Amino acid sequence: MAGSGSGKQQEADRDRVGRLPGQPASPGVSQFAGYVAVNEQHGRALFYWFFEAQATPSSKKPLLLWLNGGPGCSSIGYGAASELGPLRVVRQGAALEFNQYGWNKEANLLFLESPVGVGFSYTNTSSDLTNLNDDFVAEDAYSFLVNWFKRFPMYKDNEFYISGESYAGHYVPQLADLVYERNKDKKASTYINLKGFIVGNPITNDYYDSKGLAEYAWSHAVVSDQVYERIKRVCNFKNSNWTEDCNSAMNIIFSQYHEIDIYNIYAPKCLLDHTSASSADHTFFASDPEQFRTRIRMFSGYDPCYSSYAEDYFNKDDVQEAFHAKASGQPPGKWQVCSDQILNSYNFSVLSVLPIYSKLIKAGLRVWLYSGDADGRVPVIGSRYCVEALGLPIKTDWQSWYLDKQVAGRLVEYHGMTMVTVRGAGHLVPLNKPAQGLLLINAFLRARHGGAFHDAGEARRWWPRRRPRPTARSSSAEERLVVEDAYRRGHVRAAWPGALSRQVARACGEQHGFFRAVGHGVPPAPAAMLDSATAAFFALPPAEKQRAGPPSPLGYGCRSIGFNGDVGELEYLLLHANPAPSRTRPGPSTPPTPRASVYLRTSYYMYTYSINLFAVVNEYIEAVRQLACEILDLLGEGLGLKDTRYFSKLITGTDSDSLLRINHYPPSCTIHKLDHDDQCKMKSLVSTKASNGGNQTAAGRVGFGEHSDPQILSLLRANDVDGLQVLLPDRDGKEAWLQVPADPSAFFVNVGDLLQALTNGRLISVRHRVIATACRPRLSTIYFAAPPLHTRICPLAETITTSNPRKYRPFTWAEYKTTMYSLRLSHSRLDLFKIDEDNAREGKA
Ligand SMILES: C=C1C[C@]23C[C@@]1(O)CC[C@H]2[C@@]12CC[C@H](O)[C@@](C)(C(=O)O1)[C@H]2[C@@H]3C(=O)O
Ligand SMILES: O=C(O)CCC(=O)C(=O)O
Ligand SMILES: [Fe+2]
Repeated sequence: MAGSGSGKQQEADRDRVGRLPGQPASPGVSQFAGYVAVNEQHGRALFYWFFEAQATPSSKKPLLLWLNGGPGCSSIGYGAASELGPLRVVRQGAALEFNQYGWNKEANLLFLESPVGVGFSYTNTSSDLTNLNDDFVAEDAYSFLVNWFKRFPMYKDNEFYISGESYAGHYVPQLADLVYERNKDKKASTYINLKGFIVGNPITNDYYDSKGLAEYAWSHAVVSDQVYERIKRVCNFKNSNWTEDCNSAMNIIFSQYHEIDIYNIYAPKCLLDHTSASSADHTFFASDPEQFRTRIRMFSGYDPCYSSYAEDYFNKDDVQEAFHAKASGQPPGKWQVCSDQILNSYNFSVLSVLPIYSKLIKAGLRVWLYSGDADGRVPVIGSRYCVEALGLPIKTDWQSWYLDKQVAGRLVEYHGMTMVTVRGAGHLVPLNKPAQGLLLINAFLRARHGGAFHDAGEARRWWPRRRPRPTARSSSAEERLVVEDAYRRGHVRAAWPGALSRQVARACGEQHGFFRAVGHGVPPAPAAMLDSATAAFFALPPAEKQRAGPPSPLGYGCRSIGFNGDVGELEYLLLHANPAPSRTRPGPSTPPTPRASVYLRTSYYMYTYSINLFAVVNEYIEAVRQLACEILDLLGEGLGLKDTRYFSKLITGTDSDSLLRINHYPPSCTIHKLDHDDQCKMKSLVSTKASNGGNQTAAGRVGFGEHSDPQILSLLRANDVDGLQVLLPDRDGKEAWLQVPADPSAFFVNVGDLLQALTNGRLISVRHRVIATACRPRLSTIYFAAPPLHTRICPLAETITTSNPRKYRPFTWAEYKTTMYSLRLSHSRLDLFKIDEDNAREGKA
């Protein structure tokens, strides 16, 4: 694309690189290389190597900048020629080979040798080399980008991402921040279309990274318990200057890494003669403690073994010629893959880039961190501490991702960023696990499409396809809600006004009282915060949880639900969910007592364990209640009620009897079963065989026995662990249990007994159950929307017709509740309120 002819492109064309010495004749690679001035006065210029995306049209693909760390290491020597570029140096530097996992498959790929003094990048002002620090690097990289886009204006509108590894864990967010700040000055000429950044095994925060390094060495059997104990005793990593005691204790770790490759602890140690490599001897035993300290802190990442071929290759005359590396007019010195001079003179002044993460996450940039889990230098443990320190609510729990049906690593999605591990990869993920690396970068780049979490066409699985994020609450329910009729399991989007209400009514009626709502508009943060708090609650020691029980019926419950004969084992919290009394309403506002009583019984130890459950419950309840009201109004409309808000008004009073239930189903596979038995002192009948999903009873199983919900409407949200089943007629009209696939981003909405009665059976209170057979816990939160206790429940006139005569006698919710508590969970209790057909006809008359 860059060579397609317009006048503007001539400049770019001057940088076009034909076939490099030793490059295979095919496949063709569209590449450019050259210098971009960053400071005319000082004579500073940075060198780049650019590959157009292989996929056509490249113009549509994002532009990805890659930076290596060190400081002092070359993105051309490492990133391009050893890791993720399409051409890698092989055969002692004699040739290039095509890398089928090159990241330019999906992105236009820009490698930058930064800062000056690295690789071919140079300065004519020698003092620059001693003034290098993170700010300097970011400023020069920014100037580079502005000028590079002038040379390649055809990429200005492409989505732009910044990536890198190791010490680039500092460079990448800092450059992103600078771009973000400079973009505020909306000058079209310098605006950079930055969308996000991704970093691999990144140096992020000195404290967490050092703590992680020590813990990793101990937990991976690199050092003894005694050494680790000593490190814990003498090292305070919060202090950026390590004491001599700490230095010598840490020294023991580093000395072990003379034998074990710190960058990939399970890989064979590289035995190549390092003499040709500049940073060959990263000895940790320097006599000057300050220098020693500097070395350890700064030596951030590269073993010359990986890249000595690159030194052989890029020092060849014909290569430098073809590469436009001689264009500066001055003969470049020896090209080094890493410059010790830069490493030693670099001014390390920033201890943590986490504040930049917080800022840019808030600004809406896409932020990902990945980590090869076999790296001992910037280990996954430290990165986990860093990410946790950001305090972001979890969106999707720790789970596996896959390549060719094998676990390729783990991932956890937070609201604001994603962390991915790469199983068995070391510090240089794209080198160690090329296929996984490519899949990972594709997932990152495609995350914008919502359906990003699947592989790009190569029939490999990334992770479960997810639904688009809920859109803002301000849009109408018609636009937001997608109602899925569980029976057909197809998506139906409401296409015209009124369609949604009909659809909701159909789903709750003919299609059996149940649907899945996506794009529901409940903001993710309160839900995520509630989930974290409840997970923390269930993780408390049993005795502590018991203090909120036994359930009466509110509070904490553990072991079998219901009476003998009812089935299902779980632990749960049942809380009142009255709408908060309006602050503006005159008169005294009495706090809802049932909720307060649970609060009093739980507050002390929740406080002790810093579990602020009740602070997050209210916000969540408000949001779900609003959704419940919207759905009830749609139902009112769909059923053609005169007062379309009749149902929602029943649940909005401060005396509404609504509940919030949080169920925790322990893992039910053998390995975890005993824990749970112990926790609840259950006389367990748990079978460890998987459910056949058929008509078997769930007796003694971890789960929740068959029942219908007694209230008006239930809104259920659960984690990604399956288990919920609904009883629906199959194609032959026989009833069968249908497994409802887990979807943490959706609400499962079902009609309760009261709504069935109010609509004279037009809407159906679906029978459902949970059979949990997974090795991971299922966590579900259900909002049961109910009216005040005294509410009279009577089929509404609009729902009674000659063909559907009155079916239920009037009753109050209090009356219904009393009956229900005297009955088993599985009882079809609404039948007790049925009237016989003769009376029904009279009732209609
Ligand atoms: C065995 C019982 C538990 C239950 C009250 C009941 O007597 C029968 C209905 C059960 C149920 C099912 C849906 C909700 O989870 C619940 C809170 C409700 O309103 O009815 C529970 C009741 C409970 O756990 O208290
Ligand atoms: O926990 C679940 O997924 C469903 C539980 C349920 O049906 C209930 O609590 O009423
Ligand atoms: Fe239920």
